[in-house]
Amino acid sequence: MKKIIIATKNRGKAKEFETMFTKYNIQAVSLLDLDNDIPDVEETGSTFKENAALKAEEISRLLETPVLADDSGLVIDALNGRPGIYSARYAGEPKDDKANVEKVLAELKEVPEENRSARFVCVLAVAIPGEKTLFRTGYCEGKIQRQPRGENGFGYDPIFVPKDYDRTMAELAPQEKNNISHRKNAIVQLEDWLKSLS
Ligand SMILES: O=c1[nH]c(=O)c2ncn([C@@H]3O[C@H](COP(=O)(O)OP(=O)(O)OP(=O)(O)O)[C@@H](O)[C@H]3O)c2[nH]1
Ligand SMILES: [Mg+2]
Repeated sequence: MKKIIIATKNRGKAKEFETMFTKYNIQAVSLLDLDNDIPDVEETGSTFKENAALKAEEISRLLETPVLADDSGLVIDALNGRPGIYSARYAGEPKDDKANVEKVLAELKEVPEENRSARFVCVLAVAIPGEKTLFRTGYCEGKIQRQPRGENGFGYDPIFVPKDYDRTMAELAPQEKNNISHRKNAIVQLEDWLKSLS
């Protein structure tokens, strides 16, 4: 089975890549799976694309092998696009999913049903030594719920209800999320490259 390094230290993301890549006969290996202490890449970019490039290119340079990175987040219209690229640490350091959810719910307290639209965005960057970095973007449209519900997934999943669903992303089974997610919608656009590996 071919392996591909995913430049992430996020357990939730790593699991989703692992599951979704088995279909292509590819083993997704995250930075959490590697023994060596790989430093955190500073996400100093001002877009998902810039941050995805930073993560993929830095780790690819370090390991001298092709690397895929995912920079993703939740874009809420009523908050002018926040938390956006700051989704992971919206409520501050250290990263805390529960505190992030609470902060978003507090900010949306006065916002009525019809103005709670949002989308998850995922930008994938593939860095290959000596080649130009490749980018793909996936979206998942939905709206923000008033109360967290569900135990699956990670991040903002308990308050995000995907379009045409009445359950939150955290109430969907993992395979249901993996059918409609922003990550899935970005991965399918890499299909040709993934198939060329396996
Ligand atoms: O409910 C969610 N379901 C998802 O499917 C999802 N995908 C992204 N996010 C949020 O956006 C941040 C990414 O930030 P991010 O791309 O910098 O990743 P990260 O810092 O968590 O790990 P790394 O990959 O950088 O190591 C995450 O932490 C989450 O808060 C999600 N929330
Ligand atoms: Mg990050």
